[in-house]
Amino acid sequence: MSIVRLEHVFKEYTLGEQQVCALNDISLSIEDGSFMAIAGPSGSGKSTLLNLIGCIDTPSLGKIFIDHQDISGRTPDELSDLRARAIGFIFQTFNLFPVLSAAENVEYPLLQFKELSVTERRSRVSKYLAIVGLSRFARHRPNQLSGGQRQRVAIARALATQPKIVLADEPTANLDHKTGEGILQLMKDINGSFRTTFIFSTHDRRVMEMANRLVRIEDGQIVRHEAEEQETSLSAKQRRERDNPPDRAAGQSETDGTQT
Ligand SMILES: Nc1ncnc2c1ncn2[C@@H]1O[C@H](COP(=O)(O)OP(=O)(O)OP(=O)(O)O)[C@@H](O)[C@H]1O
Repeated sequence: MSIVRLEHVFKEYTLGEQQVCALNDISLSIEDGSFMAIAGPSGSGKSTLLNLIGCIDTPSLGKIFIDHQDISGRTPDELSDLRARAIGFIFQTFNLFPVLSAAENVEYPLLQFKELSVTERRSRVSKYLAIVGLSRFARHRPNQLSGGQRQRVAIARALATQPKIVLADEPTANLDHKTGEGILQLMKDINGSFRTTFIFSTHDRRVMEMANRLVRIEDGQIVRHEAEEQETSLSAKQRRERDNPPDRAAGQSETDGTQT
């Protein structure tokens, strides 16, 4: 069942006298529980697409359904409420409050949920800090944590509201190779355990290879979809071998079977 659906979505920005077409007729269905990567060159429209799915911005034309709700015509307050309850965000620069501890950062988005008691809030914070392996660091401020630990706090914060969808804009871009891999594996494990849908924008080949679906955009248009649900059981290497059997692959570069 699709958790996100876009129908003929266009997004234009006005820049002085100029109109910039950032998304040009995007139609896309994202299944519940996906671990999906959006790839494409700089300026292709990845962030714009994430912003529309995240209800941070609205399309110039077309329809967007989030968790089966048509979001066109919603007021900014209604969009903000939907965003707070259905969607978690992870950013490449972590975006933590520097003056708050790890626990307070995770608790922050829960403050707007008036139905949660203080005890419930605190227990959620402990639960998600434990899931990301940071219980011992609850009182640390971001500047007392490594980059990978900061991103773990950001993941706990994104999950604390128990959203159906987590949007991650280049989540490994500011992390070294090994730390980035740990963060990816953590998100993949959470995706497997809780069936939270993850949607990434990325330039990182490892993110693309770990995804069970890859959508590539160029100049605001989808140029290639790769991997549907039946592909999830295949590793990237198996997919490459299947798509490039030894005799056909001979003489091709190692990257030919994948997309960047
Ligand atoms: N607020 C804005 N006003 C005007 N033009 C914009 C605005 N935001 C984005 N654009 C333009 O829309 C297009 C798509 O931008 P977007 O940020 O979505 O690309 P991207 O694929 O995320 O790029 P990157 O990988 O560099 O982050 C670009 O041509 C960009 O210049």
